[in-house]
Amino acid sequence: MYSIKEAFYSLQGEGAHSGRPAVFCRFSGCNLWSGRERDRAGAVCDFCDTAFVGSDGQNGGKFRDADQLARHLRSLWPTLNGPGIPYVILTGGEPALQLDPALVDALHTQGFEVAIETNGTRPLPQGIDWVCVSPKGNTELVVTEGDELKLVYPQPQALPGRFDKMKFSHFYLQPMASVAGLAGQPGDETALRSTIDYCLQHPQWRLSLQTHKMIGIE
Ligand SMILES: C[S@@+](CC[C@H](N)C(=O)[O-])C[C@H]1O[C@@H](n2cnc3c(N)ncnc32)[C@H](O)[C@@H]1O
Ligand SMILES: Nc1nc2[nH]cc(C(=O)O)c2c(=O)[nH]1
Ligand code: SF4
Ligand SMILES: [Mg+2]
Repeated sequence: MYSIKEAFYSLQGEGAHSGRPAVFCRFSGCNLWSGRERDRAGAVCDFCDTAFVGSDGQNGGKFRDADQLARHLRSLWPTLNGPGIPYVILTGGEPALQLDPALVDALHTQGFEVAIETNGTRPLPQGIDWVCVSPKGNTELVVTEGDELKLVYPQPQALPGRFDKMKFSHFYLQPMASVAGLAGQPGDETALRSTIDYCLQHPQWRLSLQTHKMIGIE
């Protein structure tokens, strides 16, 4: 059984594939925050910009097996037989808590290229086509290689220098967007400025902007 908060068709807003049409599958639950505002201040990951509790969002629900979920996600892609390869982004919450080999297989059977957005603290099944790891605070990464490392910046407990020798093809810093209800975060303008400065001084890193928020799409 898979518990899905919501699923929707949009453009990847972040990182190396930004601008690419994709079906988003947002898994319920995370190992670094309960998702309840009253727990935010004490959470390992306290700056999350996403609602992931329950399965009540658009196209969300509980799916009894991999085939049922994969068909559901495929139905959100706009064309039946191309052109263009269907692209699905598994996110959450933390997708690695529920993702298993059967779901990767079922998504491939539906013709999807499969991407994941993960905090990197849980092992991943084989065969995912695009792995984006976004490290959090003082957590220990178990996923130390992949396609894209996308670090939210600044995080005093997760400085870029801890990750810049790892085996990723792309290194991005994404300015921390402020969320309501937490003191001590940089404002949006401050985070953006310091991210720009870090990239300019350490050109291995590129700037990732959350473009979906700028253009008002999901
Ligand atoms: C909501 S997370 C879900 C996937 C996974 N749990 C993770 O953290 O990578 C999706 C992406 O949003 C980023 N993100 C979350 N909160 C953010 C914020 N306040 N500002 C900028 N990026 C944020 C995460 O770092 C991650 O790259
Ligand atoms: N458009 C859009 N792009 C995204 N890239 C990563 C997202 C996420 O929440 O994981 C996200 C999202 O929520 N929306
Ligand atoms: S690890 Fe990801 S889903 Fe979990 S609280 Fe942090 S940003 Fe949100
Ligand atoms: Mg998001």
